[in-house]
Amino acid sequence: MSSSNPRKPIRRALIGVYDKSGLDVLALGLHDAGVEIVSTGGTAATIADLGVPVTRVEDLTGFPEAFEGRVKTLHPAVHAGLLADLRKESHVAQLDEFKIAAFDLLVVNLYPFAETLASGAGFDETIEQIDVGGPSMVRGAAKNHANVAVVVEPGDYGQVLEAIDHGGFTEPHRRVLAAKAFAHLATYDSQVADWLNQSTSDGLSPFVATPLAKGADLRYGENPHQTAALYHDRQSPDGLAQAEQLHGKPMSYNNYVDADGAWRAANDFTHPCVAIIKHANPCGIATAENIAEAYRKAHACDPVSAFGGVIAVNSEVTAEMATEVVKVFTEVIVAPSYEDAALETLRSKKNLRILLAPEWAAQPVEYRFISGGALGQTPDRIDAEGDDPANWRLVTGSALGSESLANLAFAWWAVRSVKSNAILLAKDLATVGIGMGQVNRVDSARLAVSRAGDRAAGSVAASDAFFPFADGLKILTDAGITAIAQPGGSIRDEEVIAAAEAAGVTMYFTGVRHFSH
Ligand SMILES: NC(=O)c1ncn([C@@H]2O[C@H](COP(=O)(O)O)[C@@H](O)[C@H]2O)c1NC=O
Repeated sequence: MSSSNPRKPIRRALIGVYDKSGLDVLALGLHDAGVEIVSTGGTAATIADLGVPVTRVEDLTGFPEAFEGRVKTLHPAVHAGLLADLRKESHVAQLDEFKIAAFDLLVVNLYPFAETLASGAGFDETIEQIDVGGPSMVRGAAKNHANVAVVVEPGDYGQVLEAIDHGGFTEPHRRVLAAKAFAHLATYDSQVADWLNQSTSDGLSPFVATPLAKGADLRYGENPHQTAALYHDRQSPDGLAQAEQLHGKPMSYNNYVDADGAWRAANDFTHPCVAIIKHANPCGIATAENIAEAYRKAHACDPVSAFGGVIAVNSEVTAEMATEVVKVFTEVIVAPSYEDAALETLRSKKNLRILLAPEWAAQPVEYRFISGGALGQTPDRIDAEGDDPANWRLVTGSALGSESLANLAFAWWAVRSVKSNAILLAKDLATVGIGMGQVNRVDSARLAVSRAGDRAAGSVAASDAFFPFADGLKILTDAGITAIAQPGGSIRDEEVIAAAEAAGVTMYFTGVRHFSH
């Protein structure tokens, strides 16, 4: 480190930690380095048990821990020692006047509020886990990082001992620790605020403080000239951002976007399902009792587009499926588990990224940033009344038998994952033609039919939203679909129903729409 960044020796430390892991190594290291230690009740007891001399905070403040621990360190003898700016003569003089010694290091970790909440604890117990004294000290030390180094995680104790070996922390290093400390407090406070909000709102909070922590730098963004990073939602341990990569090249920005869409699409189904995604749209979705068969069917939907695709599987990847997967160039595969033999086979592909995703969990609220703000909405799940074929309204044609109805239901559930305007053709619980992302429904219908080719005849269809005119439907009936599910609700529904009737096609209204933009 250059001499422009002098190190400030650590002579006096204040430690108050709920999580005592690593405390022994830290305390012994500090003691060996001749650092004087002051500590709160439980922490002081742990340190004393190590045979390390420690001053109790009560001895410093002359005030006992009170109100069941609500007041321990909230005292000028503590906070003046953390906040005095030793670069100012007046502060040094005041410390002298009040007979208070300054701290060079603060080590604090907070009461486990989030863990207590996750454990299902009641309101009163959870309230008690809102740390007050700890954050106050962290805030003070972080503000005063010109003089004090602050550490908020046991994972950073190594940095402390290393810094001591080198004569203390530099100012830039203390600044980094201070920034981390403030981010830590922001996360903690947002968890508390979100919890209190939940009891007063419908999930759409009056404010959002989702704490994002950088998980990884990505090679680049959507394009090579864009910089990018992956951020973890510190409040949500689930989801694709937290998936463990078992093999392959580092994930790219586009890989994450596609893998997230694929993972969500596959998890819309309870039966074994495979979804193959390219550029955020499915090019094949299929279900089957055997996951290898589901993969074969999903891939057969559009083999041209599936080249270089992202595969998501909602159940264990078997060796049989892996043997099929490695025949095709695939960017990413994501699944909740893999047979050992499947992993071995998949690993034979040097570049294939293999992700082990935590159990699927929809976010309670989805946010999308727009310029100047963000949009929040509850997620579009397949759980509305209108997603159950038992609640569909038959508007023309004969009611379908159970097998055909199951196919139509599959088409309806699968179309949710397709960007609007979405038209999806299915056969045998697999997509055979998908038209997506067009600015009118007619073009989406044309695309679905042309991708299905001969398979359009005898297939069933789903449309994510109503047909505003009969023209889009006519393209499907001309291609030979036998049944269609669509929300209904257009002012020209009668024309659309008449077109289906004239073509002898069964049409159900679901009463629910699944736009995806
Ligand atoms: N009330 C206070 O003044 C106070 N001061 C520090 N704490 C917390 O008490 C814990 C350490 O307590 P102990 O050393 O007794 O295990 C730390 O998590 C620290 O953040 C406090 N607890 C809650 O606010």
